[in-house]
Amino acid sequence: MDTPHQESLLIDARDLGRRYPSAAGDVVALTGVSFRISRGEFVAVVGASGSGKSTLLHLLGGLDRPSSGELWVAGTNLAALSEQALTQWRARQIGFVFQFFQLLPTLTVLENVMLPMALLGEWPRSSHRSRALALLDQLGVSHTADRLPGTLSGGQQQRVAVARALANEPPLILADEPTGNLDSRNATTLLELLASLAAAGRSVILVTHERHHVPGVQRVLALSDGRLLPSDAT
Ligand SMILES: Nc1ncnc2c1ncn2[C@@H]1O[C@H](COP(=O)(O)OP(=O)(O)OP(=O)(O)O)[C@@H](O)[C@H]1O
Repeated sequence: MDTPHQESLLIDARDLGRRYPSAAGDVVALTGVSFRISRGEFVAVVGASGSGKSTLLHLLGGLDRPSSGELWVAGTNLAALSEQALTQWRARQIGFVFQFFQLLPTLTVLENVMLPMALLGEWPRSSHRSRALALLDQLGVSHTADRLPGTLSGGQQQRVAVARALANEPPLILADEPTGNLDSRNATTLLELLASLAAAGRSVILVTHERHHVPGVQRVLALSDGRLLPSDAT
């Protein structure tokens, strides 16, 4: 099988399937899902509850493995990686943003943003602090650097979470309902921020329940019962 090699191609998903075995029979969370995503695209994944959105995001981020099909991300066939190699790959290639922020509550904001750099171990240690501060500054929350996440507003915590997602300059940002805990003003600001990351060349994949158009989103992948709907049906 040919290896995807185009410069601009970031994700090549071929006939992906994910089944969860159960005593009552397998749950088919995804089946026959194929698509490609280029660098710099802002893509929304939509669908009803249980349609497979989170399952797909977990596969793309190397948090889970497909039961069938083939998945290439950033030139790597994820099936070829051991668990240990996958962890290192994830730290380098993926930035996650979650609905509930998932900042570590006992670390300061600055320490939360530095943590992925320490886990990856590829940036000079002496640069971690200044790199993290620069990211917090870009996101308008550098004044919170020495505080604990629990003392910040939801909007501030999500900005810190985005700074953390960007810590290792990954080409792919995966955001799972990132506006779910934000008021509409903070939600709009966050979506604009994600769109600007895509405009700057990262690929951003946003799982959302929003049925109406999300500003900045260039393409919609619509799931229904684990299948991708044809794009003209979205
Ligand atoms: N670990 C698991 N074990 C068994 N079944 C699972 C597991 N995770 C997900 N499923 C099932 O797979 C299907 C897809 O779930 P998934 O969480 O991907 O949907 P979703 O579209 O993200 O839903 P929601 O919008 O409610 O978060 C569902 O039927 C779900 O019950």
